Amino acid sequence: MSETFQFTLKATDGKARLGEISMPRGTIRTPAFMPVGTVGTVKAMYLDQVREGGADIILGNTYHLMLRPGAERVARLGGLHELIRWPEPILTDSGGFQVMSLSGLRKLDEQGVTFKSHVDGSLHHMSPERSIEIQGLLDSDIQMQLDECVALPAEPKEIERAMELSLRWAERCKIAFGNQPGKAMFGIVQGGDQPALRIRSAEGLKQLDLKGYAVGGLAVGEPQHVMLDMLNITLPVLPTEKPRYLMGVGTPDDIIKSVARGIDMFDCVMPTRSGRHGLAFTRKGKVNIRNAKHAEDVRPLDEQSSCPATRDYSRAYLHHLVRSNEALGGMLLSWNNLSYYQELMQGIRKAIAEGRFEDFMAETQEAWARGDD
Ligand SMILES: CNc1nc2c(CC[C@H]3O[C@H](OC)[C@H](OC)[C@@H](OC)[C@@H]3OC)c3nc(N)[nH]c(=O)c3cc2[nH]1
Repeated sequence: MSETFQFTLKATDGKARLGEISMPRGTIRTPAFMPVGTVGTVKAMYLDQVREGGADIILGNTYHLMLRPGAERVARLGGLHELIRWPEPILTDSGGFQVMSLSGLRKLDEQGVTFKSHVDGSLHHMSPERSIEIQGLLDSDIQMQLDECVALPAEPKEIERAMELSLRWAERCKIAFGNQPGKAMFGIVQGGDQPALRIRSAEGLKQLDLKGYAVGGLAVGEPQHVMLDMLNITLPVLPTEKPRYLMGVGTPDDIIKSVARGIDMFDCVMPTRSGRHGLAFTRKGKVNIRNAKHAEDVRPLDEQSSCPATRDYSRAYLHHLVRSNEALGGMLLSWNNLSYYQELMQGIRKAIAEGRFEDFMAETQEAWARGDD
């Protein structure tokens, strides 16, 4: 742990990086997968399981929490860590993305966004300053700038407008965040699928000398090769001594290919949301436990796993639970999936440390391709 936010690059293997972020509330081993804790809970999981499964940090969602229970109320209750009993680091998104995707967006202008709550229809205005204030009230350790993320495909002019606005908002967020040594405010690179705009966004954010940089505006409907191309363009512009966070990504295949290009941090609802819908991630690829072929299969998902959900329950039982829409089905598969994602991150970190990341990547992708027997 460290009294200030410290990123240490421990090893590299090609463009893949092994690192550590030390903060007052704990140390984050990178490359890191950050489980999504939307409204103060990693859905269907106890946070002890999330920690034991290998997570060093979880996410909180500014948009949801500001609407319910309310940022000032969370502050009165001692902050998010106290409320949810997670003393380690928490990263919160700024809310911009959720406003665009979840709420009745009423207005977006230089000042910020005005929207109607999807909870009770009440009207809210969120400026860059208010987003940072809310994240402060939540006592968030890593705070994201307010930005405008454009879904792809989009007109280059529209992508440019949103990217320039986000750059101006980044500066306002940096001023609003001020000097908080034990915390960090990350900028978010925008620019869609336009190389020149990506470079301009990354260069502009680099001038602000922030503690970390997210790559946003991806995993919003574009094919994987477009996402990877944008990483190839963006990452060389960003400072190597600062962490890079690819927002909303992704599948195990997305993650391993993005680590190969220099990403340090990931978040995605994939392991938890798909777990609740009966999809299991394993060393041998995906298993759709709803499929009738599992109805009398007494094998567990993976007898070699250290995760009880993966090792101790038959596919037949998991199949029954999911088909019966029993809560335990989603709980066990979420547990399995988060454990597999953390096992993958642990394998990635070990491979980079030993200088054999390329081999690890090939072996892992081959095992996924061979599939589950
Ligand atoms: C899926 N592709 C995806 N997700 C992007 C998120 C949201 C991440 C957000 O995605 C869920 O919110 C909806 C999660 O809650 C369910 C949030 O966790 C708390 C998570 O916050 C980091 C982006 N957020 C911002 N601020 N800017 C982005 O450009 C951006 C791009 C994304 N692509």
